[in-house]
Amino acid sequence: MRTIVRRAGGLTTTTTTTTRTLGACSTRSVRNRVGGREEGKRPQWKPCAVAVPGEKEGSEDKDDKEVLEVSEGQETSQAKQLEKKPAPKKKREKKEPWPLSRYTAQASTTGKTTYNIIANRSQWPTGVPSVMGGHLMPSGEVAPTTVSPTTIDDVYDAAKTQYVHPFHYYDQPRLDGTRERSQVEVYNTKQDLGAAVCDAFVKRAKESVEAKGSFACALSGGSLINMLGGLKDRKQEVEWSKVYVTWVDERLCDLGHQDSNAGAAIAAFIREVGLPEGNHLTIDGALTVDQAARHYEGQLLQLGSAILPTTEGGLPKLDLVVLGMGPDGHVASLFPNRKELAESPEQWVLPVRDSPKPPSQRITMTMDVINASGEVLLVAAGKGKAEIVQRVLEHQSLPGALPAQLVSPTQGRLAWMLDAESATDITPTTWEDKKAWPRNKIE
Ligand SMILES: O=C1O[C@H](COP(=O)(O)O)[C@@H](O)[C@H](O)[C@H]1O
Repeated sequence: MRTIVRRAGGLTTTTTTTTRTLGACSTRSVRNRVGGREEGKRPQWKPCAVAVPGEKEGSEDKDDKEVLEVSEGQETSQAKQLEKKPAPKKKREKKEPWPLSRYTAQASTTGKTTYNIIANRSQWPTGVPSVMGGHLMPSGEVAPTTVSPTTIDDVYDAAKTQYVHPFHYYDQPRLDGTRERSQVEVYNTKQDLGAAVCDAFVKRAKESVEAKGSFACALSGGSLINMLGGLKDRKQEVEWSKVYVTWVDERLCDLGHQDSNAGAAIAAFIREVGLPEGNHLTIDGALTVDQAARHYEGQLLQLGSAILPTTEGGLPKLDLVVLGMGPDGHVASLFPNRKELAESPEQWVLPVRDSPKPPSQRITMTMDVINASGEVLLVAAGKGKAEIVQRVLEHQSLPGALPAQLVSPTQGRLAWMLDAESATDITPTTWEDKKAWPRNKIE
């Protein structure tokens, strides 16, 4: 901070120049004190400043403070220079392609690189910034943010230190420890990623069988099923008779239909590993979508508390949930800005009647069920996912706009598992930097 005090006649001018970098832009605060020497007049501050949100007056480091006192007629050229000199433009850090050269050692020894996600990634101290623009409503209308309530008092925390939004502004108890439990893992190739996903499945299955005598997991469909195909080579490592496979989401169709997630998984690995038929919970494609959702939930309940215990809040506690992510940021069949996301229903499984992605009729576990599980893997591979991976990991969206941002297991671990292609656009080196909100720490 630099302060120049000028005294000329009855006029005192104080110029304070503070340059702070906030995100990609610099903010300069300049104040002129007018009429400070005139008798009987109180000095007035005439602000011509850009406010720095959250900055306290005088909070700058004292060592950084430089005061030049300049009397009438003694203005130094240095003072002039200091006043006029524009703040030096900070060079923007150039994005490096993945994998970052500085991490080659880590990547070459283990084939993976691990970054932590910071815990409180989803909070703004003063609510959703107005610069975020419009909000796409479930109706398809775009509502300007100004019509959204700015303060969300019913969920504003007791200490009044942060906003807690129903979508992704979590309160502190919920965030405690998530940093340690939440990581991004990047694998060099899609094959490496697939192998790592299978490893994680096998590891978790063994642990659960040992701890509770069974392993209950929920899988996603789409491109993930091919990656899970590697499980057919892990037949001997898992007691498959103690494994229960359920679906995070499923399309309303018969098992033989090309859209069926369960059907694709049977062909990819379930038949081969010898999973007992009764241990695989499939949708009844002959029912209406509402009936199918209720029927599927009934099947989950029938597993009983030994296999599928429930939380205090009555949610099922799956041992593992493996999620894919669509290019729009959807997970399971929870699509952006849809009412299924907004609800926090008692039901574990919801019908989806008009999915934006075909087929239109589906069932899906709720976000609450996903977040009640013991561990969540969020898997994305390929160039086609690079943009959404970057948006979800490095940009805060409006509530509900990117469902993947809502994945935050209450107790369990969250691992983002990416291949180099899907991680192309992320810049973990900047996560250390507070300016690159919402990430601020790499370990
Ligand atoms: O429709 C669905 O899409 C997502 C993502 O699929 P992907 O093919 O883009 O990986 C999937 O996770 C979900 O289970 C599925 O029903």
